[in-house]
Amino acid sequence: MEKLIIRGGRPLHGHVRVSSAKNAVLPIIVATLLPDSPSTIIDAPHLEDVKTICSVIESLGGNILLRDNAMIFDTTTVDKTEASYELMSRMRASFLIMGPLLAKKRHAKIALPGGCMIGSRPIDLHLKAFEAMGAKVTVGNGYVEASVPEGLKGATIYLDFPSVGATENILMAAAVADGKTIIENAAEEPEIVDLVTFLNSMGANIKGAGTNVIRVEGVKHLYGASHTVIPDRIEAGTFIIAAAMAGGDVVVDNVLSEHLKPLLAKLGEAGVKVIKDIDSVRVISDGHIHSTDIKTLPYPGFPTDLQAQFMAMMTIGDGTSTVTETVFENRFMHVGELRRMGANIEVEGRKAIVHGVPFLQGAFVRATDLRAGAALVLAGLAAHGVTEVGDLRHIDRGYDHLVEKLRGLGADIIRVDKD
Ligand SMILES: CC(=O)N[C@H]1[C@@H](OP(=O)(O)OP(=O)(O)OC[C@H]2O[C@@H](n3ccc(=O)[nH]c3=O)[C@H](O)[C@@H]2O)O[C@H](CO)[C@@H](O)[C@@H]1O
Ligand SMILES: C=C(OP(=O)(O)O)C(=O)O
Repeated sequence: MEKLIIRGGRPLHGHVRVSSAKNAVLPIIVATLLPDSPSTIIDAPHLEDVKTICSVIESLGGNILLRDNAMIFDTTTVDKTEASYELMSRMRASFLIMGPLLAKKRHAKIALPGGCMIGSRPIDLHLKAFEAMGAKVTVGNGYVEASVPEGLKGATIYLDFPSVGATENILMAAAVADGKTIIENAAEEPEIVDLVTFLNSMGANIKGAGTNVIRVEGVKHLYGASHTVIPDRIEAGTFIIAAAMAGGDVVVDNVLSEHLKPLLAKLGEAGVKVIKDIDSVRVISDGHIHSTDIKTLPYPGFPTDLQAQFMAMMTIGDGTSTVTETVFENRFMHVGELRRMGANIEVEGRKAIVHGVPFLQGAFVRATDLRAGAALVLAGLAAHGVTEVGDLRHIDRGYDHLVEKLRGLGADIIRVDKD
């Protein structure tokens, strides 16, 4: 078991480059199941989640070739339509293969992804949509099995909640379904837009991505294309908050600041100086933070994937702030760990009330999920003394070379074998 050892209290300086977005590259890799010829993804991030989704593609019979900074996906050899619990339990995004498999193979049998720390995360919206498109869906013995012998038909689908995953699954199914699909109350996240850019570059006919109504005119075939994935707005936000909390002068490169409007607005309220450039954001901070409230919402609201990191920053605010989580029902696992570092946080249902303390103290803490782990690293960078963060598998899912990038900014952080 490995851990991070962080000696806090060092301001951060210099440049850090953000990698391609985890939450965009995962559906895009899944979408390579759709075309009739190989596709190439340039500069995919080095993440455990990327390895997992590649294992899923290979388990279905696909081939992946690595050449310099390109990954070439040849899925013309895919001959299986079943995905095991072993693969599904590692990462929920694997469930996105259902749409492409139904569209291309007219059958899919996939282990239920299972609950996870941040909420129950059902898949009812995905399944209702496939049923509306003509699939027969059964759930039993821990598996979802769906088949559509006549092929998927376009449909009008209203999502009860603008689910990112359901929107992506439906888009991939609808791209090659027979007829027109309209997704109402669709998710508007930048990762949806990037997926649609890739699908359209392969020959799909999709309009409205980035709004809450997306129209898909099904086509018979898609052809492989090459794609460079958008920068990771959550990784960018994590570095921006790191600089704000630890203090210093940091330029975060490869950032699309229009994807980070809510965070940048809130940093302004928190008294942090943020200077936007074409594809970078500079953060100048003396480490003093004004307490300010946030409420997570689907895009373009404040992202739930930055809630834990923002809460870590509020623990050293100069007053009281409230952090309201509306997207997931159990995304406060980091509270207990932050308290171990001296944070003063009360939880009332979906609201955390954070009373700022003058400083955090280093402690041994565990990453309970991906962003909770990131929040603890940030807390450690700003804390007095030594912080040790365990359960790194969560952090490895979604941060590409985190330790090296933070060391490049002058942080005192190392990764060691626990023994
Ligand atoms: C790989 C990936 O892109 N993950 C992101 C994606 O997750 P994911 O796609 O799983 O998130 P969703 O947008 O689907 O989930 C949002 C809410 O909708 C609920 N829901 C979802 C589907 C469904 O069928 N029924 C249902 O009730 C969920 O339980 C949750 O409470 O969007 C989340 C919300 O921005 C982010 O936190 C995740 O980082
Ligand atoms: C919750 C996240 O990812 P996933 O949906 O893959 O669990 C995340 O990226 O913060």
